[in-house]
Amino acid sequence: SIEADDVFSSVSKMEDLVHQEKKLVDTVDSFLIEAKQRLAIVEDYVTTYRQAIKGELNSAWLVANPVDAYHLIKRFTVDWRTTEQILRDVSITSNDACNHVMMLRDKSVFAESHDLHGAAIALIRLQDTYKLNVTALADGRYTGVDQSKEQVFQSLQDLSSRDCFFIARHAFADGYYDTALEWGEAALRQLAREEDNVGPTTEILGYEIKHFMNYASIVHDDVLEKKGPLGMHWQTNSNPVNKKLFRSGSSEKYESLSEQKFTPKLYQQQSEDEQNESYERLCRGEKLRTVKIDASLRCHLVTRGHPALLLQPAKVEQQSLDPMIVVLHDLLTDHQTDILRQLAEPKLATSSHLGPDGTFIRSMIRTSKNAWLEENENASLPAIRRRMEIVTGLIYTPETASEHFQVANYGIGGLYKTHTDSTVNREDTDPWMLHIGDRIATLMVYLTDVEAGGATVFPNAGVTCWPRKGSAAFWWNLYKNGEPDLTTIHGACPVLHGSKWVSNKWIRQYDQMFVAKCGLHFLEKFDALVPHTRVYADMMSRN
Ligand SMILES: O=C(O)CCC(=O)C(=O)O
Ligand SMILES: [Fe+2]
Repeated sequence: SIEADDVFSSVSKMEDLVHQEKKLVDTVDSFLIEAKQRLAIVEDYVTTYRQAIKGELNSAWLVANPVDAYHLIKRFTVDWRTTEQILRDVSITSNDACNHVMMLRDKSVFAESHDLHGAAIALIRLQDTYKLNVTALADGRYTGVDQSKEQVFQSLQDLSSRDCFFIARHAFADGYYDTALEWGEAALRQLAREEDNVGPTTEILGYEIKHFMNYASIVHDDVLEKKGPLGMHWQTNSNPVNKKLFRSGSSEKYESLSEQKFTPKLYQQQSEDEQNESYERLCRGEKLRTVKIDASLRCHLVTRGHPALLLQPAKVEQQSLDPMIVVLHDLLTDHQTDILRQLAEPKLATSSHLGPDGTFIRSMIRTSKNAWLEENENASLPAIRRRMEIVTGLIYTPETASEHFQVANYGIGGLYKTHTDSTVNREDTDPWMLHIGDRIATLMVYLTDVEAGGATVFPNAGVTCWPRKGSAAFWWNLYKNGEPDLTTIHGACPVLHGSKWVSNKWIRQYDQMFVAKCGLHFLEKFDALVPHTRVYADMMSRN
């Protein structure tokens, strides 16, 4: 679980950390400059003393000579006094530095050990989801998701053998037995390369890693043998580490496992495993749909007779016809997306999601921070809402017809595992929910470009939407009869490089009754942006 004030679940908060570290180093640095000047005087005192007595400590002899006796007294009365003063000053300066650091800690959030764990898990997930090369990643190098772009990213610092070993143990504890072994090997490789790392501690680290590798291999093979290569909470290679296991009669089993081909199950009930596999593949940009489906998709300009759209038509790109998912290009201007981000920034708090027992929890299923913005907070917000109304044709009256703007920022490897946006439980008796209805549709605007990763994917519809600043994804969460449409399950892929910001606008069901009408027969779906609603939409939004 994640603590209230964690840092790793939002890149925006991580940026604060960069500034905090600069302040810390500046504080320590000015302490060092001052301390060094004074310590030079203390050093002088020590040197003078040592030279004066030349290593002899014969007290009778020292006081017998009046000149030596004079120096002794002078050292006590003058030299020692300054030295003593300086010792006091240095500790005051160091206290000042300490106090300053404490004040910084009180005023802001420092990274804590749970952040380090979160960051390690993020690296493991990124490596796993995007099939990154561990050897390269240990050197701080990784490639982007879009192979056509040939992006290569390089970190300023690589990972040491200790870092790799730390990650390996985390991977193991999290059930990533295959990657745990890879990180262990990377740790040994880095250790061999770290030249200044000789001596007993290095030797001990080497033993520890090897011991870990032996143990992890045994567990890896055991899990593979007893449970198979993939489950909800574990994964192994399709072959055992210990090749002797092949001879014990299970070789056919392992081979058939490694040959298993993935066939996407679109538009049908998927197991959690299958859903996750599709999610990851879509995140990597793999195509799960037939060419025929792709060929049926169109882009078009929408004006629907609205004066504002006649001047600047909505640019609609179909992503899927059933369920209907579209991308609305350039929905908001750069200025509008920046406003949403700036307003949300100071209010970000760790995101929660609906847990199995129906309460909201924080977990590694959703690693982001978010904030809610009410329309009256800023004069630009009603204009943003109007633009959304005009383009989608739905009603967005604050509170009843649409929720406040929810702005989210993802952290390192930040993601949101597959979920549905509809929240109303059929047995729900909450009067407000019964009054406004479920989330009939979602309009989600991307507030930033993301250099790599961070797509929104729909494992059941085989859709991947790539973030583009100002563009939005729109889809219907419900059938016309109000039942949740489970083919709209979707998730946010881990952010590989960059900072991803989105803004959700959830549209509620009952206020749409005249613009998104219910169907004539069971399980009819909405299949387009709602047509010809201008008069009614305008009338409603004037309230
Ligand atoms: O960030 C994304 O791409 C998806 C976010 C999402 O699905 C949600 O916030 O409900
Ligand atoms: Fe969602």
